Amino acid sequence: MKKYEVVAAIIVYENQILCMQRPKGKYEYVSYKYEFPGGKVELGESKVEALQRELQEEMDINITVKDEDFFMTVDHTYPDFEIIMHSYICRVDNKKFVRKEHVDHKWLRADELEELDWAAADIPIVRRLEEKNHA
Ligand SMILES: Nc1nc2c([nH]c(=O)n2[C@H]2C[C@H](O)[C@@H](COP(=O)(O)OP(=O)(O)OP(=O)(O)O)O2)c(=O)[nH]1
Repeated sequence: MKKYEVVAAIIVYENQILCMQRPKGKYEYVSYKYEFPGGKVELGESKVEALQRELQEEMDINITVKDEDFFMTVDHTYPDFEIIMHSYICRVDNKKFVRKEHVDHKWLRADELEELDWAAADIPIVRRLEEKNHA
């Protein structure tokens, strides 16, 4: 089974988190699911480089991500492939971005995240964000 290394950004503006809805794709189990923006790490790239590239490509967001912004890693096996996904907290000072690939987006508080239909791999991240919010 193919295994991909994926990076994802938890974009935070004040007390809101950016949730992006994927378009229809090859696999129904990730089509139209909400996710944290990002994508696959390419050969020769570091994780933060990959995340900065993906945010630029899919949203025109120019952001510096640092290793210390790391939040958590999730390993998830879908029916056709496995992903190991590293998430990073990215605080932003405005809500500007261009939605180039996603079909919808929502800015939600941590306690509202579970209302959405997330990609299965994202559930542990959503749960931990929820928990931290109560801490
Ligand atoms: N970016 C991102 N991908 C996620 C999340 N959750 C999740 O299961 N994924 C999956 C969906 C994709 O299979 C993979 C990310 O790769 P991608 O978005 O670059 O891939 P893709 O298959 O849409 O596109 P591509 O390889 O054809 O360019 O990880 C998430 O929160 N963010």
